[in-house]
Amino acid sequence: MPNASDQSFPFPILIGDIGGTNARFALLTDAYGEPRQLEPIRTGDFATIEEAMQKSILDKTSVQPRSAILAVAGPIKGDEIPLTNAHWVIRPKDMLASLGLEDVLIINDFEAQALAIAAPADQDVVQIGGGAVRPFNSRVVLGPGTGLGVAGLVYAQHSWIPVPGEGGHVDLGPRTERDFEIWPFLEPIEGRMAGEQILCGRGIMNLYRAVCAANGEAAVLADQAAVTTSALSGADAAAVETVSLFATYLGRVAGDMALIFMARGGVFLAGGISQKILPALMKPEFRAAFEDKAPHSALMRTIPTFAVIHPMAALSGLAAFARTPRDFGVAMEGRRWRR
Ligand SMILES: Nc1ncnc2c1ncn2[C@@H]1O[C@H](COP(=O)(O)OP(=O)(O)OP(=O)(O)O)[C@@H](O)[C@H]1O
Repeated sequence: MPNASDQSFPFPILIGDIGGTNARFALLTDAYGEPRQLEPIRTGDFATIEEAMQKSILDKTSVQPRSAILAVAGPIKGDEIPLTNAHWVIRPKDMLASLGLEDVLIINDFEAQALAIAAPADQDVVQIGGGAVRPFNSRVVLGPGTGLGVAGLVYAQHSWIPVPGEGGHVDLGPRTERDFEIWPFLEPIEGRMAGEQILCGRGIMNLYRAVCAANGEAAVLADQAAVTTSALSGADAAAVETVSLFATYLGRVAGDMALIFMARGGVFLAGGISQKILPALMKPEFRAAFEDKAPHSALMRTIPTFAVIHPMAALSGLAAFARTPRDFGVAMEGRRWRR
């Protein structure tokens, strides 16, 4: 059993959320202060993460971090961690050697999102529909963004334990008559429809093209931002239906995840897209699909659903963990490097 000093990180701590497109950092100087947010950087602008951290953080502050806790989108195995959607390879041993750090922990990006939903501030979430949080019950976070991330958060032995997985890749099948009209036109992955084929940025386009094809119309909108913008303004009927179906399918998968984790502590929608289509998620479709889980609809009505509107939710989760690691059951074996 590790002792308390093994679990904590020496301050100042640099926390970072390294996405496929953007990397966001903040500095935490002690356990009580607010994290000082740094200017976000684009991963494409720097050849390596060490160069990005040196030039855009360390050269611009007099605070020398002693630890770094970074959340990355990609599998964490061994001493070389490639990012899923970017060219950087994270080499924690190089970071220790070249950036003057003593302690580096790398976790999964959706683990960080799960840490953020342990105790979100009221102003950081918006409730969609009814239900109420049951304290210390399991929670789930789903994030439609570049992909569809999913993680659970389970309370046990006085700590919140994030449970990252590949929940975005569950099967998604047709249920309504309209679904059966649209499904033949959806692009599958190796012959099957996974959640992530629809419930992410490129998935919006997949769904939009299928809706247009089912209607026998040309797909005229160029990208997912055009589809969601035209849907929210009501300017394009196929876009309106696309976003309505997106909300329905997200509700179905969110409901499935709630059932798997018995998430009476709440289901949270993170990811860039949830914030961008919030008015559509507040309409009846998302919540109706979430609750439509016979024989458990009565149970589902009691489970609250929220959109996370904190612009840097993963960083807030990392900050909570960095302050008091012992409140969280984050496995560090094979993911922590120390000098
Ligand atoms: N207005 C919009 N409507 C719908 N989708 C959008 C919109 N703007 C961006 N997207 C899509 O959202 C996805 C990016 O989501 P998100 O901002 O959550 O990024 P991410 O997965 O966290 O990765 P990163 O942090 O690297 O950006 C992309 O597929 C992008 O095309």
